Amino acid sequence: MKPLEHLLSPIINNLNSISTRLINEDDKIFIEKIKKQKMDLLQKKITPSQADLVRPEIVESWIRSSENGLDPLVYNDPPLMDALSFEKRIKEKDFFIQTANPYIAQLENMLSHIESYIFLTDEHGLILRVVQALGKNKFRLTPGTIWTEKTIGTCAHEMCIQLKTPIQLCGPEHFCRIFNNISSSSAPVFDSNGNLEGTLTISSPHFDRQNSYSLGLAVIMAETIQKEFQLSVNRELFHIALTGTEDAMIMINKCGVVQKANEAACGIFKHTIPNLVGSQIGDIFENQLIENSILETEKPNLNANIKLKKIKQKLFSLFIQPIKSENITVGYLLTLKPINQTLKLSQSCNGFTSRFTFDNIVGTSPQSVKLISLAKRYARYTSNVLIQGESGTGKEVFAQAIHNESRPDGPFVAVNCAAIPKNLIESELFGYEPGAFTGAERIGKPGKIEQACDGTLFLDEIGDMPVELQAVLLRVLEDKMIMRLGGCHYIPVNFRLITATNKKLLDLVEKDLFREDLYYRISVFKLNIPPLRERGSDVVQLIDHLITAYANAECIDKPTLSNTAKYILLQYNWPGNIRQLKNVISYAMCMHTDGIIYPEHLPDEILNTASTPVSEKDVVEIESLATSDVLTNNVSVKEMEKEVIKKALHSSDNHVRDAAKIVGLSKSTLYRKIKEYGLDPNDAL
Ligand SMILES: Nc1ncnc2c1ncn2[C@@H]1O[C@H](COP(=O)(O)OP(=O)(O)OP(=O)(O)O)[C@@H](O)[C@H]1O
Repeated sequence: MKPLEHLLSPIINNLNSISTRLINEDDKIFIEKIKKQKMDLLQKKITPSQADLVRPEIVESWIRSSENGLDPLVYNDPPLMDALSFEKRIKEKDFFIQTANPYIAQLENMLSHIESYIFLTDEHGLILRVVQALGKNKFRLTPGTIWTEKTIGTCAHEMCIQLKTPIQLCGPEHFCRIFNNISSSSAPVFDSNGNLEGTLTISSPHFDRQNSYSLGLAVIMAETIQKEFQLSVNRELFHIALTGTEDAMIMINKCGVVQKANEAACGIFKHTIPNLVGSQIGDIFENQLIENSILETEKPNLNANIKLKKIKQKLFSLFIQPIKSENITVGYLLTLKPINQTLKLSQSCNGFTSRFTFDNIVGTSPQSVKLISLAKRYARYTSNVLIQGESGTGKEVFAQAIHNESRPDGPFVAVNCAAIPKNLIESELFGYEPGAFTGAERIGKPGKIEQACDGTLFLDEIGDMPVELQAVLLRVLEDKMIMRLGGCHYIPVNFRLITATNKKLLDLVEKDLFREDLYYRISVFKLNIPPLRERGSDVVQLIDHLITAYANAECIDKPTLSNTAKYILLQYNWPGNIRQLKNVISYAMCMHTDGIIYPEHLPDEILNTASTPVSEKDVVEIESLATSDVLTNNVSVKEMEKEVIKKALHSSDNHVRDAAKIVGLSKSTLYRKIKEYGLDPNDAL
């Protein structure tokens, strides 16, 4: 806030007769000087710097008021907002008005012996509420009036809005001559984010009736309204937050005594701590460390998984938010969420959501249809599923689809056994108690198995699980209990296990690298995902799906895939399966320029192995042969190749050399393929 000297009107500062409240001759001369400066400035265009008796911001406001077409000698009532808009505005400002009302009433009482107005405006200068302590309202100072620099010229609350600071204006400092005797003191009211909510003004029709105390009074009252307003908003928000959530929320003071608790919190403790409010934090948590860390540190968001006293077997996540008043911590808000709820939240934040369902698995080849139907059947049961298949074939996609079909409300916790260093797998899976090993977090950590509670634990690359750990996993599957590292009690767990591998697990069993008993435990249901090259028309569908998805994600037009490029993609044998296809399409989407993907837009690894056509003429031939008809029908790559060769033979009158050129194969390869596809060799010779 600016120094008082700057906020107070110089007229008040100069008032010689303040004690008698009467203006003497010297004062009048001073006031006349200000009037003259204003008129000189506005009429004779004397530079503002010469108007040195008045604060520069006010001089600037005079100039703007004049530029707005206002005449200081002419008073027109400021306009009224139309009734409908005003009603809407009053509703929006209801909270502010209601908060200010009792303080305005207090002011009215205090000033009852002095002729004065007390009014409240919004942050744009709209009059919201007016109270007149004594006398007659000579101007249109009524609720709904738009009283701004544009409509009435320089005035105290408008300066207060612009400068965002309290201010006092006296007599001729106002723009309009009609206010030459008036004095006003305005103070701003801000919300808790520092945004201006409105202003409070005390105005008097005689400026000798105001003095520095008027500004002080306006400031104190506005600040009191502001504090109350911010508190009320926070109380309201807090009330909404407390009642409108399923999370248990508990407010404690600095000494750890519960001050407030919402219904969800009372519900959790209703049998164990019936009078939650007033109880000590130590009555709530099992872990002394939690209690200490809440009271010792002032850090927000300690995210710990904790057990509550006397609440059997249920784990909760605890979030702590310090409640501060003027930067001093006065208490804490504790939010408790059941552990699986937190997991879902953290998984969605981390992007680990299980987004695949059976509906968005692409592929209608007979192989895929059979696979999906089998997986759907497995989803109805709870037995463990082992998914086998080459890398990138979609094992995790199927695991997610099974999870979403069978346990959609539970978490899907994926662990890649090959990606975690061997010495960390155990703590990752089983969690640990505080201080279990060097580097362990102070409050311990639940493992992935615990986190998969009521959901699915997906152990990818299970073939890479260290043999010692396999024994522990087997015991967990049998007992459905785990013990954290460094812990001494068992925690019951309930999850469905889906495992995946691209290794032949039985081979590992034979080599003693995988426990036979575990193999039979995890493979009650088996799903073998064939490689992409054996999935016929899936390739065509996946290409189209991936191009569309990429175009949508990048907000670009979907390009066409030239038939030659399509032919090359269909011929390829995809050792990296769908993951590789996805990368190839991403590359092509980036390389193409004019809305068509040609072979040159495919990566070298694909082009080097493809039998690309030799000349431009041949490209045209292939383009016409490999018609989209053939490509979009549900045929496998081999069937399509057979079709293309047949057509090439036909169009070259069964000349193998010409047909080989058309399809871009060597003569000997074409002979071999003619044989392989059972085409009549005589036709070819
Ligand atoms: N049927 C499908 N429809 C759409 N996208 C798929 C399909 N199958 C796999 N994908 C995509 O292919 C990629 C590889 O799939 P996923 O990770 O499930 O394979 P994986 O067999 O588990 O691989 P890895 O053995 O390397 O873990 C993913 O980006 C996935 O989205």
